[in-house]
Formats: sequence, C-alpha cells, structure tokens
Amino acid sequence: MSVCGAARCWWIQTRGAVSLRVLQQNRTVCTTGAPESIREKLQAFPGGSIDLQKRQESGIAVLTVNNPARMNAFSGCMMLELEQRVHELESWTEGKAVIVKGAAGNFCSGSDLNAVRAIANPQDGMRMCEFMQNTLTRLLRLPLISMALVEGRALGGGAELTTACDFRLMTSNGVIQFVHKHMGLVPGWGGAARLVGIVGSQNALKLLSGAVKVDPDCGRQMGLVDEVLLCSSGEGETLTHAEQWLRPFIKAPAPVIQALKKVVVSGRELPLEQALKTERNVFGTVWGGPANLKALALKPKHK
Ligand SMILES: CCC(=O)SCCNC(=O)CCNC(=O)[C@H](O)C(C)(C)COP(=O)(O)OP(=O)(O)OC[C@H]1O[C@@H](n2cnc3c(N)ncnc32)[C@H](O)[C@@H]1OP(=O)(O)O
Repeated sequence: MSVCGAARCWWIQTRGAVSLRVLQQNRTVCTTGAPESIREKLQAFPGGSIDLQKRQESGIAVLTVNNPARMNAFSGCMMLELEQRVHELESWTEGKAVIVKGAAGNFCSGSDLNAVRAIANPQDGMRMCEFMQNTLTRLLRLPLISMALVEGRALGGGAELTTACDFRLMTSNGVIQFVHKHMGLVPGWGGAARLVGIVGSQNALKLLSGAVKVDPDCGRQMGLVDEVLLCSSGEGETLTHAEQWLRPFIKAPAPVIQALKKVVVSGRELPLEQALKTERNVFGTVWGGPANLKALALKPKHK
C-alpha cells in the first residue's frame, strides 16, 4: 500500500472510531463542547423562548421557536434553551417523533441580529457556531424521527435549522433561504455540511451562492422538501396535517421507532464496518423484545 493509501486508511479508521465514540457517548461529548465564556455571552441576550410540548398519547413532541416580535430570530438565551430542550428529548424513551416549528406562522429568521452585532468578532463567532453545531448535531441524532414544519420564512440560521431534521414539510407560503451571502457570511451552524448531504454539492452550491429563495416547488425538485401542505386557516390545523403525514412512519412501539432511527443515523454517519457493528448492537435491543414476540405470536402476512 502506498504512503498515501496507508494514511488514508488510518484516517478512515480513526475517524470511524471517533465517530462511533461520539455517537455512543453523544450526550457526554456534546454537553461539554462549548466553553463557559460563550454561554455567559449568550445569556446576556434575552428574549423569546424555545417551547417543548411532549404528547404522551401520540409520542410526538412539538418544539416551537418562539420569538414572534423578531420573526422567531434566535436570541442568545434561546440558543441555550434549545440545548436544554434537545437534552430533554434525548432521554424521552416513550417518544417517537419531534416536529420543529416556529410561532405565529413563521419558521425562524436566523440569529438575532442585535445579539450577533455584540459578538461580531471571529473568536466569539466561532464559539457560538461550535455551540450551535453541537446542539443541532444532537437534534439530528435524536432517536426520534424529526420534521421541520416550515410555515413562512426560514432564513439564515433558520434555514440551517431545517437541515438538522430528518424531513422538511413546507406550507404553500413557505420559503427556505440561505441568506448568509447577503450578510457577508457562510453557514456556520453546520447547515452547509448537512445541505450537501441532502441535495448534493452541486445544488448546495447553487442555493448558497445564489441565496436562492427556495419555494415549495423548487424545494421538492431539489429533494430539500419532502411534502407541501396547503396553507390552512389556523396554526393548529397545519400542525394536525403535519402529524397526519408522520403517522405511517411512527406506527410501531417507541423502542422499535427509536431503534430504526439509530440504525439510520449510524448508516448516515459511520464508515460501513462501524455502521454494521452498530446495526447488530441495535438489532440486539429489539430481537426477542416485546414487539418482536407479539408479532411472532400473531404470525402476520405482509400482503
Ligand atoms: C446564522 C446566520 C444568521 O442567521 S444571520 C441572520 C439572517 N437573518 C436575517 O438577516 C433576517 C433579516 N430580516 C428580514 O429579512 C426581515 O425582517 C424578514 C424576516 C424578511 C421579515 O420582513 P417583514 O415581514 O417585512 O418584517 P420586519 O422586517 O418588519 O420584521 C419584524 C420585526 O422583526 C425583526 N427581525 C426580523 N428578523 C430579525 C433578526 N434576524 N434579528 C433581529 N430582529 C429581526 C425586525 O427588525 C422587525 O423588528 P421591528 O418591528 O423593526 O422592531
């Protein structure tokens, strides 16, 4: 093997081991990710909230970005609160899915420009990004099926937030726009890396360099948007439609849905050998389990 080949092999193995450890010790690694100094700085920017409602009967949680006076922009406190909410969801063993939405008919207009101005130096910017990358990575790795429900606008960091979910549903008035270029920026919350994974590098480059307003048609064509919902009269109605869309995907006991999500995450993030190992381990958690035994007793025909 050439030196380059050996180095590449070593790098892949090391990356695999590290990735697996990160996936396995997800909580430990991520909660210690951000230095205290950036937490203190974010704390200084109040406003808005991140609301979490866990519906025990359906196993669906609703996570609402709530700052309507600023089009649901993320204040510093909201960034900290998002981390807390994700932490709560990580241990929700009865859960199956989470819907991420904005309050009052809009998704999210990114980071609060007032807060951003106050930490407009490269060091703080990178620490804020590290903090948000950690939280959004944990959101995407939740053992729950996640969906961004995009009503109105998802701009800048709001567009990045949509990519931290497994699915994106959009109402007919929805727009996802990576406006970073217009702000003299690039995505920093992990949105570019995830976007490439979703739509491919060619399309990602178009969306980022063109700051394209992705409407439902464009979103469907590129594979960024999974379903378009008609705009309905009430906020509650759109949420009900989103829950109906999720229903076929979560029609199984929570441990089975959570196991499915785990094998998809490992398949998405780990090198094949590591993903196969994780898949075997997760298989072991459901094989001979209550849902499996019940199904065997029923002798179902999958017609
Ligand atoms: C991670 C990188 C990033 O996220 S950079 C941030 C990217 N986001 C932006 O640049 C959004 C800038 N805002 C806009 O383009 C417009 O406000 C949008 C969202 C299109 C809404 O326009 P329109 O319907 O006319 O409402 P408006 O402008 O009067 O806004 C209502 C109030 O909300 C505020 N607002 C909006 N977005 C933010 C934001 N990101 N940070 C702080 N405040 C925001 C507006 O300033 C306005 O407030 P006010 O009524 O003037 O006090």
